[in-house]
Amino acid sequence: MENQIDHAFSDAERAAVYRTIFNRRDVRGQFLPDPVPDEVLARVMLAAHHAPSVGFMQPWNFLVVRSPEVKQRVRDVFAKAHAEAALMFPEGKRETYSQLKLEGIVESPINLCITCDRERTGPVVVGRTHIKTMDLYSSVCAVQNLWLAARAEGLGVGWVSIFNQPELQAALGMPADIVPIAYLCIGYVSHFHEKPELEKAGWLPRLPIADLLYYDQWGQADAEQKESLTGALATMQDDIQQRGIFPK
Ligand SMILES: Cc1cc2c(cc1C)N(C[C@H](O)[C@H](O)[C@H](O)COP(=O)(O)O)c1[nH]c(=O)[nH]c(=O)c1N2
Repeated sequence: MENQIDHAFSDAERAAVYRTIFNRRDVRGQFLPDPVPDEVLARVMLAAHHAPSVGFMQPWNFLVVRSPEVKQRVRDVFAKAHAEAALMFPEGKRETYSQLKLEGIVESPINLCITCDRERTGPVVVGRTHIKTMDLYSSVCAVQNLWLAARAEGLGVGWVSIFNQPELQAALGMPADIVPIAYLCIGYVSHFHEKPELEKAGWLPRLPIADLLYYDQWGQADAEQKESLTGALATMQDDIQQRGIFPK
Protein backbone atom coordinates (compact mmCIF):
# COMPACT_ATOMS: atom_id res chain seq x y z
CA MET A 1 0.00 0.00 0.00
CA GLU A 2 1.17 3.45 -0.81
CA ASN A 3 2.52 5.36 2.17
CA GLN A 4 0.21 8.35 2.65
CA ILE A 5 3.05 10.35 4.14
CA ASP A 6 4.54 10.42 0.61
CA HIS A 7 1.86 12.94 -0.30
CA ALA A 8 2.89 15.38 2.41
CA PHE A 9 4.95 18.44 1.55
CA SER A 10 8.52 18.80 2.79
CA ASP A 11 9.03 20.31 6.27
CA ALA A 12 10.04 23.64 4.75
CA GLU A 13 7.01 23.72 2.48
CA ARG A 14 4.67 22.86 5.33
CA ALA A 15 6.27 25.54 7.48
CA ALA A 16 5.66 28.07 4.71
CA VAL A 17 1.99 27.14 4.47
CA TYR A 18 1.43 27.42 8.23
CA ARG A 19 3.44 30.63 8.40
CA THR A 20 1.20 32.12 5.73
CA ILE A 21 -1.92 31.10 7.62
CA PHE A 22 -0.79 32.27 11.05
CA ASN A 23 0.75 35.52 9.84
CA ARG A 24 -2.08 36.63 7.56
CA ARG A 25 -3.65 39.80 8.85
CA ASP A 26 -6.54 42.04 7.98
CA VAL A 27 -4.79 45.25 6.95
CA ARG A 28 -6.49 48.62 7.27
CA GLY A 29 -3.88 51.21 7.96
CA GLN A 30 -0.35 50.44 6.77
CA PHE A 31 -0.72 50.64 3.01
CA LEU A 32 2.15 52.02 0.93
CA PRO A 33 1.46 53.75 -2.37
CA ASP A 34 3.92 51.45 -4.23
CA PRO A 35 2.28 49.97 -7.31
CA VAL A 36 1.46 46.27 -7.34
CA PRO A 37 2.88 44.66 -10.51
CA ASP A 38 0.26 43.00 -12.70
CA GLU A 39 2.12 39.65 -12.52
CA VAL A 40 1.77 39.66 -8.73
CA LEU A 41 -1.89 40.63 -8.90
CA ALA A 42 -2.41 37.95 -11.54
CA ARG A 43 -0.88 35.30 -9.26
CA VAL A 44 -3.10 36.08 -6.29
CA MET A 45 -6.20 36.32 -8.48
CA LEU A 46 -5.42 32.97 -10.09
CA ALA A 47 -5.05 31.54 -6.57
CA ALA A 48 -8.56 32.83 -5.88
CA HIS A 49 -9.84 31.27 -9.10
CA HIS A 50 -8.53 27.89 -7.98
CA ALA A 51 -10.69 27.88 -4.86
CA PRO A 52 -13.18 25.09 -4.33
CA SER A 53 -16.74 25.86 -5.43
CA VAL A 54 -20.00 24.01 -5.08
CA GLY A 55 -20.67 21.91 -8.19
CA PHE A 56 -17.54 23.57 -9.66
CA MET A 57 -19.80 26.54 -10.18
CA GLN A 58 -17.02 29.16 -9.98
CA PRO A 59 -19.63 31.81 -9.19
CA TRP A 60 -17.15 34.65 -8.76
CA ASN A 61 -16.12 37.67 -10.78
CA PHE A 62 -13.22 39.97 -9.96
CA LEU A 63 -13.86 43.70 -10.25
CA VAL A 64 -10.53 45.52 -10.05
CA VAL A 65 -10.90 49.12 -8.94
CA ARG A 66 -8.01 51.52 -9.56
CA SER A 67 -9.92 54.72 -10.36
CA PRO A 68 -9.57 57.32 -7.57
CA GLU A 69 -13.10 58.55 -8.34
CA VAL A 70 -14.67 55.10 -7.94
CA LYS A 71 -12.65 54.50 -4.75
CA GLN A 72 -13.87 57.80 -3.35
CA ARG A 73 -17.46 56.87 -4.17
CA VAL A 74 -17.05 53.57 -2.34
CA ARG A 75 -15.36 55.37 0.57
CA ASP A 76 -18.40 57.64 0.84
CA VAL A 77 -20.72 54.60 0.93
CA PHE A 78 -18.53 53.19 3.72
CA ALA A 79 -18.52 56.46 5.69
CA LYS A 80 -22.32 56.60 5.75
CA ALA A 81 -22.67 52.99 6.91
CA HIS A 82 -19.87 53.41 9.45
CA ALA A 83 -21.68 56.34 11.07
CA GLU A 84 -24.89 54.29 11.19
CA ALA A 85 -22.99 51.32 12.61
CA ALA A 86 -21.58 53.33 15.51
CA LEU A 87 -25.10 53.96 16.78
CA MET A 88 -25.83 50.23 16.87
CA PHE A 89 -23.25 49.55 19.59
CA PRO A 90 -24.04 50.08 23.27
CA GLU A 91 -22.77 53.34 24.69
CA GLY A 92 -19.71 51.89 26.39
CA LYS A 93 -18.41 50.44 23.13
CA ARG A 94 -19.56 53.17 20.73
CA GLU A 95 -16.60 55.45 21.19
CA THR A 96 -14.10 52.60 20.88
CA TYR A 97 -15.86 51.47 17.70
CA SER A 98 -15.72 54.95 16.20
CA GLN A 99 -11.99 55.10 16.80
CA LEU A 100 -11.23 51.81 15.03
CA LYS A 101 -9.74 52.12 11.55
CA LEU A 102 -11.83 49.73 9.52
CA GLU A 103 -10.86 50.37 5.91
CA GLY A 104 -8.03 51.48 3.63
CA ILE A 105 -10.09 52.11 0.50
CA VAL A 106 -8.42 55.28 -0.75
CA GLU A 107 -4.88 54.61 0.51
CA SER A 108 -4.52 51.13 -0.98
CA PRO A 109 -3.43 51.13 -4.64
CA ILE A 110 -5.87 48.39 -5.62
CA ASN A 111 -9.40 47.64 -4.54
CA LEU A 112 -10.92 44.35 -5.62
CA CYS A 113 -14.52 43.28 -5.32
CA ILE A 114 -15.06 39.51 -5.41
CA THR A 115 -18.67 38.69 -6.22
CA CYS A 116 -21.11 35.79 -6.49
CA ASP A 117 -23.32 35.23 -9.53
CA ARG A 118 -26.00 32.98 -8.05
CA GLU A 119 -27.30 31.96 -11.48
CA ARG A 120 -23.93 31.22 -13.07
CA THR A 121 -24.67 27.61 -14.03
CA GLY A 122 -28.47 27.56 -13.86
CA PRO A 123 -30.88 26.82 -11.02
CA VAL A 124 -29.85 23.22 -10.21
CA VAL A 125 -26.28 22.87 -8.99
CA VAL A 126 -24.52 19.74 -7.72
CA GLY A 127 -24.20 20.24 -3.96
CA ARG A 128 -26.51 23.28 -3.81
CA THR A 129 -29.79 21.41 -4.32
CA HIS A 130 -30.84 21.81 -0.69
CA ILE A 131 -28.68 24.45 0.97
CA LYS A 132 -28.90 27.40 -1.37
CA THR A 133 -26.23 29.51 0.27
CA MET A 134 -23.42 27.16 -0.79
CA ASP A 135 -22.58 29.36 -3.77
CA LEU A 136 -21.95 32.31 -1.44
CA TYR A 137 -19.59 30.19 0.63
CA SER A 138 -17.72 29.24 -2.53
CA SER A 139 -16.94 32.87 -3.30
CA VAL A 140 -15.71 33.25 0.28
CA CYS A 141 -13.28 30.38 -0.38
CA ALA A 142 -11.93 32.40 -3.31
CA VAL A 143 -11.43 35.38 -1.01
CA GLN A 144 -9.47 33.30 1.47
CA ASN A 145 -7.25 31.82 -1.25
CA LEU A 146 -6.41 35.31 -2.44
CA TRP A 147 -5.82 36.55 1.11
CA LEU A 148 -3.32 33.79 1.85
CA ALA A 149 -1.53 34.05 -1.50
CA ALA A 150 -1.28 37.81 -0.98
CA ARG A 151 0.33 37.31 2.43
CA ALA A 152 2.94 35.03 0.89
CA GLU A 153 3.62 37.77 -1.70
CA GLY A 154 4.07 40.35 1.09
CA LEU A 155 0.84 42.08 0.09
CA GLY A 156 -1.64 43.35 2.65
CA VAL A 157 -5.36 42.72 2.20
CA GLY A 158 -8.20 44.32 4.14
CA TRP A 159 -11.81 43.15 3.87
CA VAL A 160 -14.35 45.97 4.12
CA SER A 161 -17.98 45.03 4.70
CA ILE A 162 -19.49 48.11 6.31
CA PHE A 163 -21.69 49.10 3.38
CA ASN A 164 -25.31 49.36 2.50
CA GLN A 165 -25.27 46.64 -0.18
CA PRO A 166 -27.43 48.39 -2.84
CA GLU A 167 -25.33 51.55 -2.42
CA LEU A 168 -22.12 49.57 -2.93
CA GLN A 169 -23.60 47.89 -5.99
CA ALA A 170 -24.60 51.30 -7.40
CA ALA A 171 -21.13 52.74 -6.77
CA LEU A 172 -19.66 49.85 -8.76
CA GLY A 173 -22.29 49.76 -11.53
CA MET A 174 -23.13 46.23 -10.41
CA PRO A 175 -26.49 44.59 -11.22
CA ALA A 176 -28.73 43.92 -8.22
CA ASP A 177 -28.56 40.13 -8.68
CA ILE A 178 -24.77 40.01 -8.36
CA VAL A 179 -23.74 39.70 -4.70
CA PRO A 180 -20.68 41.68 -3.65
CA ILE A 181 -19.08 39.12 -1.34
CA ALA A 182 -15.90 40.94 -0.41
CA TYR A 183 -14.61 44.43 -1.03
CA LEU A 184 -10.86 44.12 -0.58
CA CYS A 185 -8.16 46.77 -0.19
CA ILE A 186 -4.84 45.47 -1.52
CA GLY A 187 -1.31 46.85 -1.47
CA TYR A 188 2.19 46.61 -0.08
CA VAL A 189 2.43 47.58 3.58
CA SER A 190 4.93 49.13 5.99
CA HIS A 191 4.41 46.21 8.37
CA PHE A 192 2.02 43.45 9.36
CA HIS A 193 0.64 43.38 12.88
CA GLU A 194 1.52 40.29 14.87
CA LYS A 195 -2.03 39.89 16.14
CA PRO A 196 -5.48 40.91 14.90
CA GLU A 197 -6.00 44.62 15.39
CA LEU A 198 -9.29 43.98 17.18
CA GLU A 199 -7.41 41.75 19.63
CA LYS A 200 -4.71 44.38 20.17
CA ALA A 201 -7.36 47.05 20.70
CA GLY A 202 -8.96 44.92 23.44
CA TRP A 203 -12.17 44.53 21.44
CA LEU A 204 -12.19 40.73 21.61
CA PRO A 205 -9.65 38.02 22.43
CA ARG A 206 -8.97 34.91 20.33
CA LEU A 207 -11.13 32.13 21.77
CA PRO A 208 -9.49 28.99 23.09
CA ILE A 209 -10.15 26.41 20.37
CA ALA A 210 -10.48 23.61 22.93
CA ASP A 211 -13.61 25.38 24.24
CA LEU A 212 -15.17 25.22 20.78
CA LEU A 213 -14.79 21.51 20.37
CA TYR A 214 -17.58 18.94 20.71
CA TYR A 215 -17.55 15.19 20.27
CA ASP A 216 -20.23 13.15 18.50
CA GLN A 217 -23.10 15.39 19.55
CA TRP A 218 -23.53 19.14 19.62
CA GLY A 219 -22.69 20.45 23.07
CA GLN A 220 -20.83 17.32 24.12
CA ALA A 221 -17.42 18.47 25.23
CA ASP A 222 -14.41 16.70 26.67
CA ALA A 223 -14.72 18.16 30.15
CA GLU A 224 -11.78 16.30 31.60
CA GLN A 225 -9.48 16.86 28.64
CA LYS A 226 -9.05 13.12 28.18
CA GLU A 227 -9.09 13.34 24.43
CA SER A 228 -5.62 13.79 23.04
CA LEU A 229 -7.03 16.04 20.31
CA THR A 230 -8.32 18.51 22.91
CA GLY A 231 -4.96 18.49 24.66
CA ALA A 232 -2.98 18.86 21.46
CA LEU A 233 -5.05 21.82 20.33
CA ALA A 234 -4.74 23.57 23.67
CA THR A 235 -0.97 23.08 23.78
CA MET A 236 -0.47 24.22 20.20
CA GLN A 237 -2.59 27.30 20.69
CA ASP A 238 -0.57 28.30 23.76
CA ASP A 239 2.57 27.78 21.75
CA ILE A 240 1.38 29.96 18.90
CA GLN A 241 0.25 32.71 21.28
CA GLN A 242 3.69 32.74 22.88
CA ARG A 243 5.93 32.30 19.86
CA GLY A 244 3.83 34.01 17.23
CA ILE A 245 4.21 31.45 14.49
CA PHE A 246 3.88 27.72 14.06
CA PRO A 247 5.79 25.59 13.38
CA LYS A 248 9.21 27.09 13.99
C1 LIG B 1 -16.55 38.55 6.38
C2 LIG B 1 -15.55 39.51 6.94
C3 LIG B 1 -15.84 40.87 6.98
C4 LIG B 1 -14.92 41.76 7.53
C5 LIG B 1 -13.70 41.29 8.05
C6 LIG B 1 -13.41 39.92 7.99
C7 LIG B 1 -14.31 39.03 7.44
C8 LIG B 1 -13.97 37.57 7.38
N1 LIG B 1 -12.81 42.18 8.60
C9 LIG B 1 -11.55 41.69 9.19
C10 LIG B 1 -11.72 41.18 10.60
O1 LIG B 1 -11.90 42.25 11.49
C11 LIG B 1 -10.44 40.39 10.95
O2 LIG B 1 -10.34 39.30 10.08
C12 LIG B 1 -10.44 39.88 12.40
O3 LIG B 1 -10.45 40.95 13.28
C13 LIG B 1 -9.24 38.99 12.67
O4 LIG B 1 -8.05 39.66 12.33
P1 LIG B 1 -7.01 39.07 11.29
O5 LIG B 1 -7.74 38.92 9.97
O6 LIG B 1 -6.55 37.76 11.79
O7 LIG B 1 -5.91 40.10 11.20
C14 LIG B 1 -13.05 43.53 8.53
N2 LIG B 1 -12.11 44.43 8.97
C15 LIG B 1 -12.34 45.76 8.88
O8 LIG B 1 -11.47 46.55 9.28
N3 LIG B 1 -13.50 46.24 8.33
C16 LIG B 1 -14.47 45.43 7.89
O9 LIG B 1 -15.48 45.89 7.41
C17 LIG B 1 -14.25 44.02 7.99
N4 LIG B 1 -15.18 43.12 7.54
